Amino acid sequence: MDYDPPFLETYNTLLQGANNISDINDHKSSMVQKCDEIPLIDLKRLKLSHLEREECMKEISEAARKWGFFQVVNHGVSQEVLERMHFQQKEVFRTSFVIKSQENFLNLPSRSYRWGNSFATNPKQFMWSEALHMFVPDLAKMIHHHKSLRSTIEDFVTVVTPLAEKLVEILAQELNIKFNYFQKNCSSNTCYLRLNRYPLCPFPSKVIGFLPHADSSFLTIVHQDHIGGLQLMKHGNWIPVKPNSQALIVNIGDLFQALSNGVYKSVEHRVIAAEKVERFSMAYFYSPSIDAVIESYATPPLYKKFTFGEYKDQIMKDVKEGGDKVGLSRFLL
Ligand SMILES: C=C1C[C@]23C[C@@]1(O)CC[C@H]2[C@@]12CC[C@H](O)[C@@](C)(C(=O)O1)[C@H]2[C@@H]3C(=O)O
Ligand SMILES: O=C(O)CCC(=O)C(=O)O
Ligand SMILES: [Fe+2]
Repeated sequence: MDYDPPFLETYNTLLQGANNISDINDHKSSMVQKCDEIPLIDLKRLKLSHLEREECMKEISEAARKWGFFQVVNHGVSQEVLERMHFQQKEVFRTSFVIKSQENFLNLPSRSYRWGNSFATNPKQFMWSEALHMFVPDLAKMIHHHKSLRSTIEDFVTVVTPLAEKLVEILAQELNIKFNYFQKNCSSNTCYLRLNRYPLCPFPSKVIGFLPHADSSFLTIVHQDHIGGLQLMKHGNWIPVKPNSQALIVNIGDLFQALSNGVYKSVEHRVIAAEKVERFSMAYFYSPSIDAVIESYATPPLYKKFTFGEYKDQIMKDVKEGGDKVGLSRFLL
């Protein structure tokens, strides 16, 4: 069978004798714990009585401290927009690999389309997935005949940005961080959107869909389809995030962990590959401009002060050298 993208050809030598490669769950922090579930928070209470609003805000802040991950319903992003996004995403990934991997695919900057992990230094770092990683301002460059993809993404960005802002405002308020820090440094034009596709994988126990990682954002908002496969690390166990088509998944990113001096947790997560079903997800990364300074709100700080540009450069350097992101630990004091 031919795979699109051509993972097998590329990973071939390293995958030869897949039986000799250890399973993705063969290391100590590998138990999959099915009973624990991330909090599900109903945001409609933000518009109800003062008491209900306060209760909802507390739940958000507690989930960010304890889990770094939660799901929200009544979030204001309509099912119609989410369904259109999934439809458009399926369409764009259906484009032939030869076209997708062209430098100027969709007229986006080179390397916006990514597949697998071209920097993998060992089979554990392979990724059985492809992605379109877009910087929101670049959408304006998307060519005319992709008008429906572009306008759908724009519609999504228009509604998901205020949601991200609302959540960040609540999280900031709970720690007495001034919200105008975010107003000064972030807008939809400093954010990223990532569309992910996880094609059928012939050896799902040997390769990962998406490597364990933490996000390099303040906050990420994800919508996954009905398949499942996203897992987060908690107390040494992988906890699956149950698909819920009505819900959006929210997770704290590295930048909020640094800003909150470790109070809010940027938690490692991964996506396992599946043999019989393909899977789609989308992630909106609420991130600041490149020159924004990230500095702990409390003393003594756990991390050195850095700009988002410095953070991204360090990640790229680590990925190029070792096949994977090191992340916030690089900035520990
Ligand atoms: C192969 C990789 C892509 C990625 C860095 C990594 O080594 C594993 C994590 C990936 C991720 C996920 C969150 C963000 O989108 C991202 C920019 C990040 O910092 O880590 C991406 C990286 C990327 O796409 O370059
Ligand atoms: O596919 C998913 O559910 C999550 C993807 C993800 O973690 C990411 O794009 O950063
Ligand atoms: Fe992620």
